[in-house]
Amino acid sequence: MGIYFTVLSSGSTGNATVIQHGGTSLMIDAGLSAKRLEALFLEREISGTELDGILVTHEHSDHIKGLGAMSRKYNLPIYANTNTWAALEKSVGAIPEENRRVFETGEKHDFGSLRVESFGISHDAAEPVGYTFDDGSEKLSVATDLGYMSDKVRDAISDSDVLVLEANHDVELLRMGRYPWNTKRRILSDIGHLSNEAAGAALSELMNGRIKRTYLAHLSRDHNMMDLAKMSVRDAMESRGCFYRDHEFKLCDTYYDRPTPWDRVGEP
Ligand SMILES: O=c1ccn([C@@H]2O[C@H](COP(=O)(O)O)[C@@H](O)[C@H]2O)c(=O)[nH]1
Repeated sequence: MGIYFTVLSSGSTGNATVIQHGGTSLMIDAGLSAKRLEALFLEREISGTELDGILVTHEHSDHIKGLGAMSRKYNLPIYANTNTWAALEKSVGAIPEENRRVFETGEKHDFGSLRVESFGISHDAAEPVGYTFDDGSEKLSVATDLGYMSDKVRDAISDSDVLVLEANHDVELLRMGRYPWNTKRRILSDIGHLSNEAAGAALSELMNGRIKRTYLAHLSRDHNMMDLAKMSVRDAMESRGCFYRDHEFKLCDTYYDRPTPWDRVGEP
């Protein structure tokens, strides 16, 4: 059957990813306007009517901007944990009871034969999570907006075939950049965003022969560039003794303004 996914948009201007498995179709986050999400759907031949629900990672606006509108328009259940629900309530508008799905972080949910699990991440939100998608032979993990790679996150995602992993910034570019010091301090903190270097360090510990591709996600437009991110991540891996050949492992692009091609998790 296979797990297929496309990262529709990634970055602080809006995040959304669609995952399909057999007859199941799920979106993680809806951080752009409904109009923009529908335009991105068109580019990947996705219909809002075929979605089974929206999984929320956390309540920041770049993850929930179009959440209420998409849920109402397509009658979609919203899945979020208790504290995230409480935190997003005011921003999301009226959602009927049957579309309010509350889970506890770490609970498993089966959508057909696709198992979805959430895991806690460290970010300055109410109860932020990442997600894993596993059908017993293929596994995809999505981990963005994390201040650091905790042991729990590492354990949750280490047996994945494909990762969508944050590589937000180059630390020096951020330090020298235009953001106010408080914002820089937040981004660099344990409840901020993962740097290129930190993503590479994490990958060097995660590499176990199974992970075939990692999509570098949530790149800062002010303090990063895809080529720089790829180079820094690879350097960070190699400086920790983690070398790979291009046919064994690939770093892949995500974009803030266009979707990634559909990818099958089980593809070599
Ligand atoms: O003026 C700003 C710009 C950004 N932020 C927040 O910082 C992080 C990183 O943003 P990037 O766009 O990836 O550089 C993100 O959480 C933004 O929301 C900010 O607070 N103020």
